[in-house]
Amino acid sequence: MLGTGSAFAKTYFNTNALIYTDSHTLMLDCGTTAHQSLHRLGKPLSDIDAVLISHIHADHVGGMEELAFRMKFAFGRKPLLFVPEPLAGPLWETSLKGGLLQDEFAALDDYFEVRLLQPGVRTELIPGLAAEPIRTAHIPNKISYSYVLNDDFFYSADLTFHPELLRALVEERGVRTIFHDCQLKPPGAVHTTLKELESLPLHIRERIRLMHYDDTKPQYEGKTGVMTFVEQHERYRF
Ligand SMILES: O=c1ccn([C@@H]2O[C@@H]3COP(=O)(O)O[C@H]3[C@H]2O)c(=O)[nH]1
Ligand SMILES: [Zn+2]
Ligand SMILES: [Zn+2]
Repeated sequence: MLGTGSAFAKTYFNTNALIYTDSHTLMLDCGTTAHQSLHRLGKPLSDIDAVLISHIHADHVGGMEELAFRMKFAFGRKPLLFVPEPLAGPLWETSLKGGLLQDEFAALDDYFEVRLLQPGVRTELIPGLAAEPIRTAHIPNKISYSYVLNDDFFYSADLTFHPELLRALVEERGVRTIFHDCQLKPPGAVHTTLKELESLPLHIRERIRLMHYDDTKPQYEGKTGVMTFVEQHERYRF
């Protein structure tokens, strides 16, 4: 995990991840703190082959401009950009264009090898990594996706509580691990609260790990039962 913090956490980097396969490294969300976190890890940006985006908030896409510029001008290449099709236009028009538009560089594919994903469709992104975007509720009328990775790992990104989805993932689809955003103190508003997650049955809770938490997280350590915290700069196998 490049980070496990909420958007405004100061002691944790943004909830972004690096996913390693045998041959590639993919960044899952590239927020404002992503490059600082990579630097702290001693991980060169040139090691990143691909990026996958969940939604347009700075803690998830705020590092995309730096990614695009450094890849283009320092390394002379275009990383793969996997983005659900409905998000591609808004990603350029409402987020990246302001910084990246210049003369002949006028679209996402001037900076990235763009690969459009279809919501609800499982696609192999790189050898050994398949992703299915699931459109999920975060902010009313905001396009936002969670991901099922390799059929048995669910990454919520930012998600309001959706117990039926979690139940279906576990009971019908055999998802074994859920990395879920967790607002420690209510109200959740645009995220899922710890209290809401605690209301789930044990067979679901025991698959959940908590991420996207605020700076008060140390006060909750050891008090979240079977749902333990995901830690930044730790590696997890799935
Ligand atoms: O209607 C809104 C919109 C936003 N926000 C805050 O801004 C943050 C943006 O990143 P995030 O999605 O990780 O978390 C969001 C919240 O902390 C909010 O509380 N209510
Ligand atoms: Zn967020
Ligand atoms: Zn968000």
